Amino acid sequence: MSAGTWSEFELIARLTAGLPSREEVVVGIGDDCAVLDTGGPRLLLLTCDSQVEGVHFTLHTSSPQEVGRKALAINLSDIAAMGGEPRYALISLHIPRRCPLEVLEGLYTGLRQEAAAAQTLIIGGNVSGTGAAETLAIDITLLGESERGRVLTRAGARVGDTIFVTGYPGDSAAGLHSLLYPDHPYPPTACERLRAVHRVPRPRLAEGRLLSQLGPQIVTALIDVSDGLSGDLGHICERSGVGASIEVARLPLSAELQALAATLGRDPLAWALHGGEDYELLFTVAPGYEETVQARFAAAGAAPITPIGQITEAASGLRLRWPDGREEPLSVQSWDHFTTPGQARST
Ligand SMILES: Nc1ncnc2c1ncn2[C@@H]1O[C@H](COP(=O)(O)OP(=O)(O)OP(=O)(O)O)[C@@H](O)[C@H]1O
Ligand SMILES: Cc1ncc(C[n+]2csc(CCOP(=O)(O)O)c2C)c(N)n1
Ligand SMILES: [Mg+2]
Repeated sequence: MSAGTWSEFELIARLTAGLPSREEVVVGIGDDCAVLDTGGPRLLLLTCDSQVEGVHFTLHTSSPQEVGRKALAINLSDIAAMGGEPRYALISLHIPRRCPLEVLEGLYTGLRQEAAAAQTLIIGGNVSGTGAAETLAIDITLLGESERGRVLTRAGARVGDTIFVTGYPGDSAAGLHSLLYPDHPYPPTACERLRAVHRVPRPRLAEGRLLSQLGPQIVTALIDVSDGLSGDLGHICERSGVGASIEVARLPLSAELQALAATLGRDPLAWALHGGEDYELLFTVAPGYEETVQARFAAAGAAPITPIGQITEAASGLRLRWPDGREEPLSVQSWDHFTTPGQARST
């Protein structure tokens, strides 16, 4: 049997079953960051995530600088998804022998820009060759911190909470589609913005901090949308022991996403629900606090947020609610490194 026999999450569960822990590990495997209480005034947040050529990017569709920025941005997003502040990064590069120096310099220009914007210091890393493989990979470990009692996890959603999302899910996946299939006559300005969102996502750090300041009594669960809204909502439900119902009519679809979908005769909903790489924040708010949260975001000039559904009993699972009141199960079709079509899967 090989790795692709299982889904990504089955594989992680299998590999990590029964690993020991200790009392200083406040949150271990299963959230966007691990959380450590080392006795200092603040809690430590730790995460790592990679970008692999041919899997996450190609050098035909992104510049090296954009790849560098995205590699750090997606890690910053995991710190945002706990409500934390990023501090220090380690950069591990896997470099094919024939990789031009300009590519690596461009990569580091992007990393420097993104680190400066997030007041994060690059304090180390690693370099390795790739043997016979010709694919460039960047793996980043990021350390952040947060106040005690202010860390937001995936695990606190309760029945009756309202589900919110920042920004416009689906934009990145639509941008990627236009990059991978460039020959279609796309609407140029729409296409340009969607591609930019895909190439360099903006981590929602300020929004994560706002949610953390509101606290876990009000913001009961938080995750960033990396694999796709359906799958990442599924992670909140699994960790919180609840179900969820999404109202189709409330999903915020950007004008650009709708324009691009229209030219292709495709359903923009599929991108918004399953597309992935949005790096938007998906969070749940305790009943009665919806307006408080919306007012705080508006006052801070933060990203737009939209209520898109409700947390329900676990037995209901994930559901979609249509404008005519009809409900149907929401199937998770998010990205999986082994089961998504085009990715290696052995039988
Ligand atoms: N090889 C591994 N060994 C131990 N734990 C792992 C391993 N791979 C992933 N995990 C843990 O499993 C959980 C899910 O990992 P995953 O990479 O899907 O994180 P995510 O935040 O959901 O997605 P993304 O990486 O796209 O942000 C995380 O808590 C992560 O630390
Ligand atoms: C060339 C190319 N093909 C496909 C995709 C789409 N894609 C790759 S990884 C991922 C989920 C997040 O990754 P992870 O779970 O590793 O954080 C998605 C949606 C892409 N970006 N580039
Ligand atoms: Mg994440």
